[in-house]
Amino acid sequence: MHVRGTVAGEVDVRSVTTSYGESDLAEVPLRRGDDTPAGDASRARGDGGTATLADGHETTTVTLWNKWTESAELLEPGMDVLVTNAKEEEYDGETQYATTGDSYVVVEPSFLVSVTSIRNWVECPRLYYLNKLSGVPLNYPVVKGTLVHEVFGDLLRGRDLEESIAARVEERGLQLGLLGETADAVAEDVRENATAIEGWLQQGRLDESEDEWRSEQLLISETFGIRGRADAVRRGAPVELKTGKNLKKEPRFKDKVQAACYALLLEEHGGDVDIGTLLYTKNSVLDRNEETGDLNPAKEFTMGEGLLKYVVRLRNEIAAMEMAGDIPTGYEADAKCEYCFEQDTCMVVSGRLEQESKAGRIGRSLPDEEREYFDRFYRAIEEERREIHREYAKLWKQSAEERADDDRALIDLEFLEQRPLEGGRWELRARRPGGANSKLREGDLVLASDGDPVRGESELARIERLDDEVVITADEPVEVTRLDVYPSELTTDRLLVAMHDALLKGDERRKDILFGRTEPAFEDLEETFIDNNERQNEAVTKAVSAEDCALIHGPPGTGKTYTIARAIRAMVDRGERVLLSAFTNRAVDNALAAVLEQLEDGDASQTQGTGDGNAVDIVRVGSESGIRDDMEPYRLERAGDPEDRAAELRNAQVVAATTSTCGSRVMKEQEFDVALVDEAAQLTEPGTCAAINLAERFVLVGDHEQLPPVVRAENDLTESLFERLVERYPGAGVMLDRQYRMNQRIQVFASNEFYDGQLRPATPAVAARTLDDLAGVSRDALPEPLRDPVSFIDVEGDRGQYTDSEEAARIAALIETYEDAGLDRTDIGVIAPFRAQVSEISAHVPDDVAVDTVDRFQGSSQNVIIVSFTATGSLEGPIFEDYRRINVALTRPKRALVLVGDAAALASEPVYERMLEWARA
Ligand SMILES: Nc1ncnc2c1ncn2[C@@H]1O[C@H](COP(=O)(O)OP(=O)(O)OP(=O)(O)O)[C@@H](O)[C@H]1O
Repeated sequence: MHVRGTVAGEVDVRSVTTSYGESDLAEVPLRRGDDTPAGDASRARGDGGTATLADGHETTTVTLWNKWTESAELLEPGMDVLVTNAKEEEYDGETQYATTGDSYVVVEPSFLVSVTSIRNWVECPRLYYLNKLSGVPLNYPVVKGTLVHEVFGDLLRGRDLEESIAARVEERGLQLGLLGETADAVAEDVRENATAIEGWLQQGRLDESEDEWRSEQLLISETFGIRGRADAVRRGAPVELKTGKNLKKEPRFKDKVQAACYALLLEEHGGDVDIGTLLYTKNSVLDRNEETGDLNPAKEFTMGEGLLKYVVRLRNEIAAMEMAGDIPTGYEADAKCEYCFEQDTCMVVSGRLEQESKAGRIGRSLPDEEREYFDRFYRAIEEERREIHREYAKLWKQSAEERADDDRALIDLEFLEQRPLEGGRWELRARRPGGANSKLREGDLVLASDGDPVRGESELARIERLDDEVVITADEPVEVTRLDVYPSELTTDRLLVAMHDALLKGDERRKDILFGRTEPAFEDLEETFIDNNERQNEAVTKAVSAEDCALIHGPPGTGKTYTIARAIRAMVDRGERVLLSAFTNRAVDNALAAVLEQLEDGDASQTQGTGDGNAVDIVRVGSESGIRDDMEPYRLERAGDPEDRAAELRNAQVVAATTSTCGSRVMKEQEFDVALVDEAAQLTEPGTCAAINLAERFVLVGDHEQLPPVVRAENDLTESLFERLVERYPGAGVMLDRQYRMNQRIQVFASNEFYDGQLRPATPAVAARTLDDLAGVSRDALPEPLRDPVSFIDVEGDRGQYTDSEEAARIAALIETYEDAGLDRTDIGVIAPFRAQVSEISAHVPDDVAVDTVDRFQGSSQNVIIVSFTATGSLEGPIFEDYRRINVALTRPKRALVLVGDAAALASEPVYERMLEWARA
């Protein structure tokens, strides 16, 4: 049976004499939990016939024998632990448990450790840590390694070798160009390595097992808390590819460890793995006359139980260290620092951060406040990572229906067909049952499965089309009936690297600004950029003349995008190289569109995506699916001739990319005079750093009275750098105060509540906007209360917690009323606080009415906005969680705002009471 629970006290480790001789044991007091993973129950029954852990939360003792005492020593009260195949024992009338010869002990099983982490850790725990901090740089060996792996996958899928090499090298044109490599030389290099792969595949064919392998597979283990992607699986056993050489008979130890991780993952998928294979591709390049040793590239080894258990203990060390928030010192391993390539980096990091390190320290340490900041944000980012791991755990903790209700999965798809694509990939199609909502979007990476993403057939796939039919592409075919959100750690990984770069590689002056030690400086500049709006003009002047940074605070509709575009035009005119960034692709494209418009109006007269001449070269860096169609001509193509691709990026005077892309290997190589970041109030500090690290000066544009950064954990990441700097350096900031969106009556409440009454309509025409301005619409045709730009409709409601069918029905009727008065349905937007209510309303109204949560409406506007408060009876807890969300909801409309809710409930909280007064005035 499996025993799982939380360590409830001190762990006692000691030696005892048994009939087998001297043995070590550890007694772990455990408060048993009842969250046994669904899959465990059946396996546990198979082992012992007893049901697991359904019996409450009593404390018991679990005895861990022999080598497992090493893991026991890592345990601290409060940590979770899982013991598989434990035996039950009666002791002093109490039921206790102990490990058996078949047991594994897993520390914090819900912390998912990647196979790469375990491999790095076995080399040196410090190496694991340094890799997290600095990421993988753009260098030739890494890119070549990736290419060889890609070609390997292609060969397994039956693609022709030369065709694969040519296609894969072409795809990486940009990276290779930035590294100064030529396509021919790289192709030759890859070809040499691929010979080993071909030879190995031939062997497979000789013993007629060609059908029994598959290419790269994403594997997740809920029992062992490990995840990773095996390069290949042959006859159920893992095959790992290494681009180095190995002249010994046996695979390298760290490579065996990696293969053993995949063996554990495959066993959880029902396999029984007894061998592992390592392919050292460089062996086949070597000349037999010059090298001595075993030149055979393929090395097999027997997968002993001892190794598998050792691997789990290594994994436990990582999980325990991360849980305790410790930093490895290097003393945990026996690696020799003298032989380590990373010794210098290791010493510098230890020196700067005053960390204990086996390699020693060099250099001066960072000031206390910077180290304190580093520690604080390191912890915050790691907390965020744990939240992502919790998302993974939901793959098995929640049922398919629960995940669908949570919008995290599309289930019950009807599989239609699978079609092989050129290059060996597959296109899979399935029919989607009507009306199902989810967070999934075209272009997203998803887990596509036959219904069980963890234990069934599942593949990492990309959504190509998502309407009545779902079309996805994947490396291997799967009879897809379910798609799950894939919880990626990429963004979190990049936050850590961005923070590391800002603090350890950052310029001193920049750090003085970030740490509040120096007032930002400005050049003297007398020039009018915008003549009809004083504050916008001041904002552009600040942005252009800033020597360090400028901060533009733009309430709703005040022309932030217009101001950014004007500032970029001025910078381009001065010959500067500009980075334009924002958190979302949508915001980047919006701003870029405005920049293009400005450049066309201005002296620069012409813009273009590629080429030369006097025109301003502009590139948009991002994936095809992320970028708006009309920005496609500016998208930087990654594939192609290396030199051309690299030149296109290097020559671009304006480069636009999301902050996440700014943390990519390609973008990290770029340098700019100035970085402009839009929607900066929605970015975490390290997220902002990813963009501003690349430039000498920066301009942040945003509104901290609207939505805060999107993070899962509640910690230092929830405040944006924008907000912190606006408060620290009021002199570097400008608040835009004229709005171009709302009728005057609509704007009053938000202005008073959130902007000290400073927001004003930019022109009399804006102030006087009403529905009468729209063709074919007459307010006279509306019932009296709706003629006013702001109205309130009192609905007592059905007292549901997250949904209200009465409000939904009333909203459906309202939409009909507006239609009767001549309004188009697409001019109406409906905002609700909870996704459940969004679904409820969607079920009541026609499909072409936009219904969504506030988060999805930020940044957009609509002629009519209807807000469903979904609050009835007593108001328990804030409806929109945060007043900033109310601000966003109430400032979306241009001409009419209708609030729907229970007046009695709303009046019980002061802010909503004031809102009612205004709406009913
Ligand atoms: N100085 C100006 N003169 C004339 N029109 C302007 C000026 N500034 C902004 N506008 C117009 O006002 C509208 C809103 O501007 P913009 O889209 O830049 O606002 P925003 O602040 O980015 O909006 P949001 O709050 O939604 O992000 C646009 O149609 C823009 O052309």
